[in-house]
Amino acid sequence: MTTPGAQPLLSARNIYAGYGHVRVLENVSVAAAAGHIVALVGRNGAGKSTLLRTLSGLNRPTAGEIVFDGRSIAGARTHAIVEAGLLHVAEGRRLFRRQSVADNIELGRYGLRLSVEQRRQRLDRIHELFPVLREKQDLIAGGLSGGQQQMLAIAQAMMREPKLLMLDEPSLGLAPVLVDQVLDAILSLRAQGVAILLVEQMVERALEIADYAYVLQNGRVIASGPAHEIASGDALHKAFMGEHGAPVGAEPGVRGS
Ligand SMILES: Nc1ncnc2c1ncn2[C@@H]1O[C@H](COP(=O)(O)OP(=O)(O)OP(=O)(O)O)[C@@H](O)[C@H]1O
Repeated sequence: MTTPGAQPLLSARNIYAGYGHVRVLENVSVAAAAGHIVALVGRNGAGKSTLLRTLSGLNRPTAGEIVFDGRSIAGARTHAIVEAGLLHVAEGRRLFRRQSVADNIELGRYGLRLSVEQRRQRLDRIHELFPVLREKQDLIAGGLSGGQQQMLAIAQAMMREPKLLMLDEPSLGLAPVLVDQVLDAILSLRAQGVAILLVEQMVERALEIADYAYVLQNGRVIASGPAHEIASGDALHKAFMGEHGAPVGAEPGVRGS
């Protein structure tokens, strides 16, 4: 399978995974290189979230190899994977809703020793990307809008300066203007050299900003390639067709607007 970049930061090969006796992923191979956005697209239930969960250690693969930054991480504990620099911002923005915005950001570095200077630099970078989080630092996280909560979830991950950030449906439930802001932030992270693995129901938007894409269907990768080629290829159409050949929705990517 073609992989983005000669020496990808992340390389997962021939992954099988599921829940109990239910197999979800079958022989899935994906890769992501530093400074690249890789989109995972496919219908609901195709296995995208399961793949992210498997890469971040929340699910154990039953077979396959995952190499991150030169180390095998298949079956490793989540905290070891986080420490290696692979961060997962799960769907649904798991924040400490009653804690302040500032505290939520601080909690992102839980267990990590940073000098005063390092901490300040990371906060500056976060606030540069999301100025609203500085303005609202004393408010409780639960009082933020959906888009601001998504920014806060990304900010939490940024406290650890991830090498690879996996984002599961960051646009879910956001108004279009906020989707733009979140996608812009993802582009800024890419510009800083972070690798991004992006699961996004707004497929067209995801493919616009992605460098490379994988199309999943029923737990398998049915196509992969440069995002602009995937955007205009047949596989995308096939992946979003219904059981009886009827398109699902008017077009891929209408959810979340
Ligand atoms: N905790 C679970 N236990 C059992 N089966 C699960 C569990 N989570 C997901 N599944 C099943 O695994 C399959 C893949 O789901 P997954 O959430 O990975 O797909 P997805 O492509 O991310 O879709 P969505 O956009 O709906 O989250 C589905 O058939 C789903 O029902």
